[in-house]
Amino acid sequence: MLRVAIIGASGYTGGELVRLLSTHPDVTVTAATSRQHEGKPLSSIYPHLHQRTDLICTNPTSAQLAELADFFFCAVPHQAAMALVPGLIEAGRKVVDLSADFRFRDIAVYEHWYQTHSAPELAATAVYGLPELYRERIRPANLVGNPGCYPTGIILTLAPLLHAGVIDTRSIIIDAKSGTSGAGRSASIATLFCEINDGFRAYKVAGQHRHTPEIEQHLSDSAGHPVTVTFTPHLLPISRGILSTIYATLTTDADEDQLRELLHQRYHNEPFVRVLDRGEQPATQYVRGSNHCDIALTIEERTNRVILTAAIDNLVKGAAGQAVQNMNLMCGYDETAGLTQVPLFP
Ligand SMILES: NC(=O)C1=CN([C@@H]2O[C@H](COP(=O)(O)OP(=O)(O)OC[C@H]3O[C@@H](n4cnc5c(N)ncnc54)[C@H](OP(=O)(O)O)[C@@H]3O)[C@@H](O)[C@H]2O)C=CC1
Ligand SMILES: CC(=O)N[C@@H](CCC(=O)OP(=O)(O)O)C(=O)O
Repeated sequence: MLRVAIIGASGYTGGELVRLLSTHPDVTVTAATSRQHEGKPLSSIYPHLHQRTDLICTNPTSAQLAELADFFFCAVPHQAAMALVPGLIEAGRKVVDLSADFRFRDIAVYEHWYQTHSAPELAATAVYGLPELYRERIRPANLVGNPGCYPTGIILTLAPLLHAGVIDTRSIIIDAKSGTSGAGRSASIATLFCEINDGFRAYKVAGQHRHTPEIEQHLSDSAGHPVTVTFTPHLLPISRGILSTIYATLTTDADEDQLRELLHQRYHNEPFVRVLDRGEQPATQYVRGSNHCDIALTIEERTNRVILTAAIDNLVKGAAGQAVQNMNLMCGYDETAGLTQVPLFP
């Protein structure tokens, strides 16, 4: 059994990693770290894990950390991750980092949007952990930067169309709506019940969200030339899930079935991407708790636009599930191990 540690186990993605890994046949979680909850059973922080884990939270020093496991999930905020990960890689461990610290090939882009990077050389060697696009790079990697939650569904949806050159790359508008768990478990006024419940709003409008450069980097790779997008995130009064609605002008005479066939061809062998039939629409409640990304494509003939919709669970395909999928690839396990949950509905 592979010994696995979760750094930041008391956070939402850390808790979700423990839930998913509790059904994984090839791994045993040997350590769960939290500074605030040191000494407490993880199941006292997450009662849904009662009798599913007997892990006690620890707060190891950096020097102790590498000895706790062979494989590490780092589920701590940006900046904290870049201080922890280099020591693990130097000690010969494999790491999936869930923060943005190891997502960017171009450190100048990271430093423009986030902060100075303390391990730029290592970041330049990390592989972006979107398996459906970069599977063969992920397999041999020691360090994978797990994608952001919004970029996951958006890149999966647009990449095949950009690769095929069927949309005007200057026309892409992305309207994405996320559940509140996307903001993490730390207390803040912005995520109080009264701030979120029974309401709906956009935030970081007009290219201010830090997922914009992440989305553009991978859409540009798919298109073969630089792509810029208008990306507007919204906050939904639900716990988990992201629905992205994407608009683009068509540059082809292909009809809706032919364009949908592009998605089918790209994803028919993918265990977690479901391309929906004509007339069907994805919904956050149809992917909840699962590692699926559901995608629908519709043409609006009046405006010559394609309208794409994509749903994921931000904590699973948008974070912990994708991280486990990456671990499976890095360790040679069945890619779906620990990830076969049927979505929880209603
Ligand atoms: N929530 C989501 O949907 C997604 C989150 N992510 C990313 O995943 C990471 C974790 O997110 P999430 O679980 O939501 O965050 P939470 O805020 O819920 O949890 C953060 C965890 O990190 C620990 N932590 C915080 N600061 C530090 C530090 N300086 N050093 C060590 N540990 C620290 C916290 O525990 P303690 O303070 O007790 O040490 C806690 O366990 C973040 O980088 C986030 O951006 C990525 C995709 C989606
Ligand atoms: C609803 C909400 O607040 N979502 C978070 C994104 C969560 C995520 O993917 O995180 P990182 O890229 O920061 O790792 C946000 O908009 O910042």
